[in-house]
Amino acid sequence: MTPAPIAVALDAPDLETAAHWAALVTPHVSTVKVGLELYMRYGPDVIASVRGASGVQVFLDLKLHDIPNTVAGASRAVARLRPAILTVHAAGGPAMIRAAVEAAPNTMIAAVTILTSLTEDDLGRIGLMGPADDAVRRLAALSVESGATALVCSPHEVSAVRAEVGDGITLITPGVRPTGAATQDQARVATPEQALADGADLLVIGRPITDAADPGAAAAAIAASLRRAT
Ligand SMILES: O=C(O)c1cc(=O)[nH]c(=O)n1[C@@H]1O[C@H](COP(=O)(O)O)[C@@H](O)[C@H]1O
Repeated sequence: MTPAPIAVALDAPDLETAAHWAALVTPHVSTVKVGLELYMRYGPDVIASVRGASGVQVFLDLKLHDIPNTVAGASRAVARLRPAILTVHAAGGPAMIRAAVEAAPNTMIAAVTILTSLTEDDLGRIGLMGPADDAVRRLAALSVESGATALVCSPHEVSAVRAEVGDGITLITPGVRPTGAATQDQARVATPEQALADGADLLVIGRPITDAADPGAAAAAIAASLRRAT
């Protein structure tokens, strides 16, 4: 069976747990995601540990945000780990996004538009012109013009972003919760089925899978529900 278009966020406190989760979910999902928690603790070694024998696609979510020269250097440094996807913040601006794209030509650079944990009220407080839908579309267009081939947005904006950037761009949506699951610190959420129906290519799902008693079974259940829905 083809693995589901899900990136499981391996936000674990230690490498053993992350590698164990990765081994449990990789038969069911296309991708595993290494984020700041693991990378800050273990650095580059973490990639080989979670990739394991399966060779699953690794999404390195470092959300780089700095001046272009620094982001180019950081992107070049991690490109040798061969992540399939690397995140940068779209708010870093066109030159910064372009610098990441040029420094890591074999990695898909995904620009994070507006974090899924932010509410409309938060946008006003940080000085970002909303509503979220408009801000996300603005940042999406800017990112694609700057060479990004993937975008991260919430499921709420994914259909508007698809209309803005067309079919050639990979749309990645965190903020995904199966019906009835706790929202936790996410603000702009939808179910996996809805996010996919609205045009997402890859769903980022963490705690609904990794907090389950059996993460492998939880991943398999979401993958099966996506297959039924499509
Ligand atoms: O870039 C991301 O992956 C990301 C962007 C965003 O706007 N919101 C967001 O939640 N994420 C990541 O997606 C994952 C979501 O995890 P859960 O909330 O546990 O499903 C976390 O690893 C976040 O770092």
